[in-house]
Amino acid sequence: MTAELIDGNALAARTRADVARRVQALKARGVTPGLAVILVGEDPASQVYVRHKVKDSEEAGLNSVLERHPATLSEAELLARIEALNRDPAIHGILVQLPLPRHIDAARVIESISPAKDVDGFHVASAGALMTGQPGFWPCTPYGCMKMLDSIGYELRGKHAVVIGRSNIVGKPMAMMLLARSATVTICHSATQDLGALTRQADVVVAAVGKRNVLTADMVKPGAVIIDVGMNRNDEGKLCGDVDFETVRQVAGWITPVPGGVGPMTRAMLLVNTLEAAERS
Ligand SMILES: NC(=O)C1=CN([C@@H]2O[C@H](COP(=O)(O)OP(=O)(O)OC[C@H]3O[C@@H](n4cnc5c(N)ncnc54)[C@H](OP(=O)(O)O)[C@@H]3O)[C@@H](O)[C@H]2O)C=CC1
Ligand SMILES: Nc1nc(=O)c2c([nH]1)NC[C@@H]1CN(c3ccc(C(=O)N[C@@H](CCC(=O)O)C(=O)O)cc3)C=[N+]21
Ligand SMILES: [Mg+2]
Repeated sequence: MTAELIDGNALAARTRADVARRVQALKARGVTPGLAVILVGEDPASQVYVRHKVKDSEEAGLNSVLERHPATLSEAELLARIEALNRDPAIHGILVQLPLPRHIDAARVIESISPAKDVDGFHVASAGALMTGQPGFWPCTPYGCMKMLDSIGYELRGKHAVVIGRSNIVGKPMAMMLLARSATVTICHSATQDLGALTRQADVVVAAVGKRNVLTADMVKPGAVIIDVGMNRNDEGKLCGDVDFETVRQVAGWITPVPGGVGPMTRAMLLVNTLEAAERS
């Protein structure tokens, strides 16, 4: 048996095309969705990511503004920039690329973004809305994972979903989204004992750790759905996920690749959130 691939590139392309159509409809009403992307410092990976985000949004017809600041930017200066963007009616979404330089308190910066413009879904108000089932922006990575599950028509109700990782931007919101669909959810982390005993019971595994080969074939129930959020480099410098893809695909029912899986969907959901921020404005 070989797992079916859940093609993130193809689903992201369809999602972007749908966003582009809705952007045209909004423009006809005189509103162009505007996204501000703030990059502080020169981290090479972050530079690649933000360039991707700006290119994606321009291709979908959004207006994106990239603000680059030196790593020496003070926290007060950054907060002042966000305050100005919060008031700018042409800007509907604000994304501050993480990680930030160590002298800046990332939590404070995120909480300074207006929840109405929090298209990353990282604000405590967004997290609270997700947890309580109220309207608000969902973090793009777990939101994209949900869209991947929907794309295969997967019924989560009553299924056991195991999320590996408990970060505020991936693991915890992922668990909340699965729970909202009436999956039974287990959240694992670095102190979890016998991870394999838990994942072997799982109908769905979401791996969001940041370490290669966290999930191997012996840890997977035959036919399970495997969503790989991890972004790592192997010894040859090639991008790879948290899942031992070649062996796990022999056991799983569905699996997302890296690259070409969750990453492109994360970027597509940022466009969806920004469009919806503009539609609500
Ligand atoms: N595809 C995409 O669009 C995105 C990909 N990523 C990638 O996803 C991965 C996770 O990101 P993020 O959530 O920010 O990472 P964090 O480093 O914030 O969190 C990692 C989590 O993994 C847990 N963990 C660490 N080691 C183990 C282990 N051996 N077994 C079980 N759990 C473990 C940690 O546990 P503890 O809490 O106990 O420390 C923590 O909860 C990274 O590779 C990142 O690059 C992230 C965002 C977007
Ligand atoms: N405020 C903020 N919001 C984020 O959403 C955010 C962030 N900061 N900091 C960094 C992480 C990481 N992240 C990725 C998104 C897409 C890909 C992606 O598109 N990956 C491609 C490959 C890209 C490549 O070739 O390098 C893929 O998996 O196919 C990767 C990583 C968003 N993040
Ligand atoms: Mg982190």
